[in-house]
This record gives sequence, structure tokens and C-alpha cells, in this order.
Amino acid sequence: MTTPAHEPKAGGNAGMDSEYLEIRGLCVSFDGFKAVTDVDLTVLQGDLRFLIGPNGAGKTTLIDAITGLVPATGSAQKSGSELIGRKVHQIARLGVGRTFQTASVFEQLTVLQNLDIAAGSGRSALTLLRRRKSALPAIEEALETTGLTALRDKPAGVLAHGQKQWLEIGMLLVQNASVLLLDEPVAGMSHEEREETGNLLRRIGGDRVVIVVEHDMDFMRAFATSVTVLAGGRVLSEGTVEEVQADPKVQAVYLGTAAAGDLPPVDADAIAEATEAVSTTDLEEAR
Ligand SMILES: Nc1ncnc2c1ncn2[C@@H]1O[C@H](COP(=O)(O)OP(=O)(O)OP(=O)(O)O)[C@@H](O)[C@H]1O
Repeated sequence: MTTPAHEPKAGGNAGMDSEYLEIRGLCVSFDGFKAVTDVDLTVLQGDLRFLIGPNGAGKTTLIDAITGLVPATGSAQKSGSELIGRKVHQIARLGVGRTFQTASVFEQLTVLQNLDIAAGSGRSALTLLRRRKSALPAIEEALETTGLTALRDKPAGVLAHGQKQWLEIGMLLVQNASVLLLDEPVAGMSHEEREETGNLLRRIGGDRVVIVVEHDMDFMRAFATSVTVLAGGRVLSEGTVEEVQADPKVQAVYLGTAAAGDLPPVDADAIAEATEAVSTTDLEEAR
């Protein structure tokens, strides 16, 4: 399997040609309800960032805003190119790719055909479906990276749940996405599949910006190089796994049990109190 030149690390790999995602003052409202409020977030290439937070914290909405699925105000730049205000396909063409909680692959088509379609925008449907004698180098590489080489000629519909998620990630790789936003990639996966997925994230995360929305705290602890916690649509905390887990605001939101397994039930009052504390601190700092 392809090994990255370098593994993800906290803070990423800042450099002249590094990719980055820089979000400033991002807000999303649904009929007056603020789902995301004034979010600032910077992730450099090579930093495997996990985005956690209780149900309804705004994690998926934030990804939706970055990828053009919901209107937003503020700024989200990929390596200097503004994404807010662009259409979904334009954002994808700029190299920003995402997966959804449920994998959306073409079940009747083979693994190779799925990758071929992902790689081949601009080619006719007939050309895409015709079986190639040899796959494009980018497709061969994606097959190897995702561990799907032996399954290349199998219909995607017969793949295990985890393999479908890996295929979806492979489809982003052949599209040359350098910013990958993955929404709960290990939900419903077996322990082995989680391990494999974490290793896959490490393989691809060294030279890309990867943001993983996740509820599985064990998975986060094992693979995150940095963490952002959202609550009530705002950034509540940010840092390494250890820093975030030690943050009293985070403990308050998770009722002091964030370190134990999957998310516990969330106390709405604790969220309100914790986010209020953040807003007040922000205001005080601004004065
Ligand atoms: N299209 C929509 N219209 C109205 N409200 C919405 C819409 N999408 C999301 N919301 C609301 O915005 C808030 C944030 O939702 P979002 O799905 O982003 O949270 P999340 O952190 O991803 O939660 P989960 O972990 O449960 O997936 C929630 O209160 C949700 O009900």
C-alpha cells in the first residue's frame, strides 16, 4: 500500500505550497435559527482534524456551508480561493470533496467504474461504462491507497459497509480533492473496519487537509492530531485531544464523560451555559 511521505501531525505541515482551509466568521441561519454562528477555523494540510460536538451542534451544517449545499455568510477559503457564494460543482472543482453519513456509490457498477466516473467528468457515459484495458494511474493509486485493488471488478453493491466508505473516499482521491470533509466515516463500522479507516485517514492525511466529523470518541482519540469542538453552532474549544478533553467547557457539555466511549446524552442547559461562557469571553476579549 502507498505510504505517505509524512504522517499527519498536530498543526499540519505549513509550507509554501501547503493546502489549507481558512474559515472566518461563518454563519448559517435557517429561517432565523442560527445553526452556525461566527465560526473561525483554520486547518493546514497534514493536520488530521476531528470536528466533534453534541447532536445539533452544527457540524454537518458547517460542512454543508463549505461545500455550497446551504447558503452562508462569512468566509471559507481553500488555499486563498473563496468558496462561499460558489456553486457546489465549482467548489468540487477547486478540490474540496466530501462524503456523507450514508455512502453514495453506484451499487450496480463495479468499484473500477465508480472510480472511473469520479475521475472522468467531461467524458461520455458510454466511454465511462466501457471496460478499460487498464485503469488510469490515479485510479490504480486510489485502489491501492483504499485497499480495494482486489475488489476492483466487483459491483459496489456487494461491498461491505466499510468498503463502500473507502470507495467513496477513493472517488474523492481520483477527483484530486486536497480538502476532504468526511461526515461520520466510521458510523456503523466494525472494530476492524474502524482501524482500517483510521489507517486510511493517516495515509491520505499527510498531504491533504482532512476534517472528520465524528461521534466516536475512541476513534477520535486514536487518530485525531487536533480537535475542534462545536456546541450550539459555535466553536467551544480547540486543541490536541488532551487539551480538548481537559477543557472544563467541553467537560460541561459532555457532562464530564467525553473521555468515555460514544457520546453520552447531552444536557441542553450545560450547552447553553458553556456557549454563553464562550460568547461572554469573546465579548470581553473584544472590548
Ligand atoms: N435544513 C435545515 N433546516 C432547518 N434547520 C436545520 C436544517 N439543517 C440543520 N438544521 C438544524 O441546525 C442545527 C445543526 O444541525 P446539524 O445537523 O448541523 O448538527 P450536527 O452537529 O451535525 O448534529 P448530528 O451530530 O446530530 O448530526 C440543528 O438544530 C438542526 O436541527
